[in-house]
Amino acid sequence: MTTKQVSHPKTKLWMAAIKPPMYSVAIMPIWVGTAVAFAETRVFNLVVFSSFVAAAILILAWENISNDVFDSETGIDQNKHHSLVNLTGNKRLIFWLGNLSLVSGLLGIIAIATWQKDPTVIGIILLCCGLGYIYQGPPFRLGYQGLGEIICFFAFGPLAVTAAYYSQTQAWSMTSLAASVIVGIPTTLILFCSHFHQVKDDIAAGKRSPVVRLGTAKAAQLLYWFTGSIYPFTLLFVLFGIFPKWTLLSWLSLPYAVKLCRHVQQNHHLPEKVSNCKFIAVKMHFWSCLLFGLGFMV
Ligand SMILES: C/C(=C\COP(=O)(O)OP(=O)(O)O)CCC[C@H](C)CCC[C@H](C)CCCC(C)C
Ligand SMILES: O=C(O)C1=CC(=O)c2ccccc2C1=O
Repeated sequence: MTTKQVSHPKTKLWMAAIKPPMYSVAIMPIWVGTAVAFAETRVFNLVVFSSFVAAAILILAWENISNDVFDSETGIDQNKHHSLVNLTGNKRLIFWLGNLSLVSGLLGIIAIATWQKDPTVIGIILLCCGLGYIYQGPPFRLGYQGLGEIICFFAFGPLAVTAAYYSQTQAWSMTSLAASVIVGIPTTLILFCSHFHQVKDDIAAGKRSPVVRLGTAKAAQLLYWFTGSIYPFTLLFVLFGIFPKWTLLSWLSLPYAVKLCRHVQQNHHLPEKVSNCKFIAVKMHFWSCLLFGLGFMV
């Protein structure tokens, strides 16, 4: 009984530190870029797709692991019990674990470029990693200036989707670029949502996230507009004949979008209650991107 009571919170903390659901965020741009490539060229290379997905997960793991390392240096994670550094008490180990993850991920990307005899994909992904570093690493820490959401949009949207498209086709596509907007927006909303419950700690550490800058009430309103934008954008691209009509399947994720906006509207000022909103955003992102990609495949 006692063992259970003691071990349960520890397991929970580790799960919160590892954040398994978050990794769908790495998979979806690869899925959508590959789906657009299939729709346009009927090419689908399963080995390239699987290698890219594995590499993207490892690169995102590096981003998250090193986030805990860099944040331990600014003091912003003092109250974050599920920080990997706080959990292990070994910053060096976590730092090298992150680097190992990055190198393994990049090896996957190098393998794809070698099969293609073309370094373009490496270039695009190195750019993503560079953006990931300047978001949180010294001396840049652009996330602390409130620029994380812009970085996030370009890394997970245009860059990652284009890289996935290119990995299948060795070509560029305007449709893939348009599709990347539909992936980039919900990914960015996850990051935006992750800041609602952290306002106090962020202000104390000098981090001016968009939610700190706007205040939680205005940020909750902005969330409505951005969440709501994905669906009419998709419709517009379908009407212009850029996306196939089946991409409207992504509208089935609307209940999550409504749940997210309502939850944040009601609880934006209550850190304990609003803290789970990023996971509602992850669900909305997962279903909207999965169905959106499927719309290109059918
Ligand atoms: C680590 C990230 C967010 C956590 O930020 P924060 O410090 O506010 O959170 P905590 O409160 O939990 O400490 C994600 C940040 C994403 C970043 C803006 C861009 C990352 C770029 C990636 C390396 C791109 C990978 C793309 C992949 C599909 C190949
Ligand atoms: O821990 C987080 O808050 C996030 C982790 C993460 O990997 C990610 C990726 C893309 C957008 C947002 C986020 C997070 O918010």
